Amino acid sequence: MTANPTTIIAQGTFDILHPGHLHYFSEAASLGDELHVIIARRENVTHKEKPVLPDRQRRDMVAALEMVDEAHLGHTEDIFVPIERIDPDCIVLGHDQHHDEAAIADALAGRGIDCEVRRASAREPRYDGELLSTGHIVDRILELRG
Ligand SMILES: Cc1cc2nc3c(=O)[nH]c(=O)nc-3n(C[C@H](O)[C@H](O)[C@H](O)COP(=O)(O)O)c2cc1C
Ligand SMILES: Nc1ncnc2c1ncn2[C@@H]1O[C@H](COP(=O)(O)OP(=O)(O)OP(=O)(O)O)[C@@H](O)[C@H]1O
Repeated sequence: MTANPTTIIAQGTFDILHPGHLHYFSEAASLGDELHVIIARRENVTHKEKPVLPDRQRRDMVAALEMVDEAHLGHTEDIFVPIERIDPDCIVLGHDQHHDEAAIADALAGRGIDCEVRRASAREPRYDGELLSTGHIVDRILELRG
């Protein structure tokens, strides 16, 4: 066991899991010893279509992945509450997440949380038809079954 394990945080909606999510988790996990994932609350997903699956189901699927040590439902009002509790060494933002790294770093510093903020890489499709976005999977379902 590591004496001072480093804790990494990844976060997002994770509505219908796909290999892009697995890439993000693997990369985040490789940056430390323990990977904690925060699952966005449905009510806070306002920048795109609401998730199809309930909060707990999205949390339980992420928690079952081998590279994930713990999956937490996000806070409903203050995104920094789970961060304060987990006390991470590094927060890894997804390659396309709208959050501003510097603004998050400032907010963390303002709350006295000593934590690095990094940006993950993107995973591109490896074969024709591979779907690496929940939105694209939903579109495909509607096209085939709608
Ligand atoms: C550091 C950090 C912590 C977050 N914590 C929460 C949280 O506690 N509750 C929540 O509903 N959303 C939280 N979010 C927001 C979502 O996880 C996510 O970033 C946002 O909904 C965008 O989701 P998407 O990347 O899946 O599109 C957090 C975001 C960041 C960057
Ligand atoms: N192809 C991908 N490569 C790397 N990371 C990804 C990829 N797709 C999603 N992620 C990351 O996974 C996290 C959660 O993403 P999210 O749940 O919004 O999935 P999504 O498939 O991008 O959804 P949507 O298509 O609805 O926008 C984010 O940090 C996002 O950057």
